[in-house]
Amino acid sequence: MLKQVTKQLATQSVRGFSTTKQNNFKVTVCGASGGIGQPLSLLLKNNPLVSNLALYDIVHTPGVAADLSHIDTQSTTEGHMGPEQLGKALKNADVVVIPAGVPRKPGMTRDDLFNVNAGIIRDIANEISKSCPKALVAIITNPVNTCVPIAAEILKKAGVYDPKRLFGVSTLDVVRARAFIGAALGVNPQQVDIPVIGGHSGVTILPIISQCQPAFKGDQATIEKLTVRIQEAGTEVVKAKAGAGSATLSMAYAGARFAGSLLKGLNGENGVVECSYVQSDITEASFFSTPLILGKNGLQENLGLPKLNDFEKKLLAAALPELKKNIQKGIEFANA
Ligand SMILES: NC(=O)C1=CN([C@@H]2O[C@H](COP(=O)(O)OP(=O)(O)OC[C@H]3O[C@@H](n4cnc5c(N)ncnc54)[C@H](O)[C@@H]3O)[C@@H](O)[C@H]2O)C=CC1
Ligand SMILES: O=C([O-])CC(=O)C(=O)O
Repeated sequence: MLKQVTKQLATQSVRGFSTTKQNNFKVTVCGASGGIGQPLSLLLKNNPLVSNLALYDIVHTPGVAADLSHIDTQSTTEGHMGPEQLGKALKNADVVVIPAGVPRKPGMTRDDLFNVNAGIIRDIANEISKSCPKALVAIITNPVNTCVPIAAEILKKAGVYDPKRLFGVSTLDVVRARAFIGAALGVNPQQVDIPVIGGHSGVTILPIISQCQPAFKGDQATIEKLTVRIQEAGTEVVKAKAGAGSATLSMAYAGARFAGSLLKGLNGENGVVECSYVQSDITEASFFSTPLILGKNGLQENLGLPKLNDFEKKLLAAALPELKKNIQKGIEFANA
C-alpha cells in the first residue's frame, strides 16, 4: 500500500504537467576540494534533487566530505581521493561537475592554463566513459573553449559520446551580466533576462544586450563599456585577488545553478533554459553557447542565435576565429 501511494505521488501531476519524478540523483564533483569545488559542493548538498553527492579530488576530500556530511539535508556525501578512487566517485553518476585544475594568476590568459588542465580533463573524461557514460557532464575547468572539445574527442574515442550530454559552463557570464545590468537599471538582477552566447574567454563572450529584458537603456558608448566589462569580468576578479586565484564564490553559485538546471531537466521539469557551450551547428564554430532547453536526456532543444544588432554581429565575427582556434587546439590535443 505504502509502495503504491509513493508511486502514485511520484507520477501524479505536478504544477499542471504529468511526468515521472525521480528526486534521487547522484552528482559527482571532480575538483571538490578547491576554491570552487568546496562552495559548489556545499550548494549541491543543499539541493533537494541530489540524493548522493560524491566528492573527488587529488587532495583533502575526506575532510571536505566529513564536514559536509554533518549538514542535515537528505543527501549522503562520499569523499574519494586520488586517481585510483576516481572510478568509484563517478560510478553511475547522473551529473558530473568538473572544476578540477589550476586557476589563473594576474597576467595570464585562460589559454595559459591549457598545459596543465588539458591532461586533467582528458583523464577525467576517460574515466567517465567507463564509469558513467550516460552522465550529463558540466565542465567548469578553463580554458572551457578547449576543454569541452577535448572531453568530446575522448568520449568519441571510447564510443560513448553524446553531444546532448556534454556542456561547458558559461553560466557565470550570464550571472555577471544580470548583476551588472540589474545594478545599472536599478532593478533586481533576478528579474534580468539576457542571453550571453559564444564561448568563455575575452572576445568570445558575447552578451546580447539588445535582447535584454527589461530593455537596457543606454547610449552606444555605455553599451560597449558594459560589453567589455562582462567580457573581462573574470580578469577583474583575478586582478583583485592579486595572485590568490580567480572567481570561486560567484562561480560556485553559477555552477550550482547550472547543475541544478541539469537536474531539473533530468527530473522532467518543463521549460528549463540555460545558455551553455555545447557542440553546435548554429555558427561555423563547432562548439558554441546559445540558450538551450534542458530535458531528461540533457540538451533537448538548441534555441539558436538570438536576434543580433549590427554591433553584436561584429562581436560575433570577432569571436569566431578565436573560438575555432581554441576548439582545434582541443581536438588536436585529444588525438595526439
Ligand atoms: N567556467 C568558468 O566560468 C570558470 C572556470 N574557472 C576555472 O575552474 C578551475 C578551478 O578553479 P579553482 O577552484 O579556483 O582552483 P583551485 O586550485 O582552488 O582548485 C582546483 C582543485 O582541483 C584539484 N585538482 C587538480 N588536479 C586534479 C585532478 N587531476 N583531478 C581532480 N582534481 C584535481 C586541486 O587539488 C584543487 O582542489 C580553473 O581552471 C579555473 O580557471 C574559474 C572560474 C570560472
Ligand atoms: O577568469 C578566470 O580565469 C576564471 C573565469 O573563467 C571567470 O572568472 O570567468
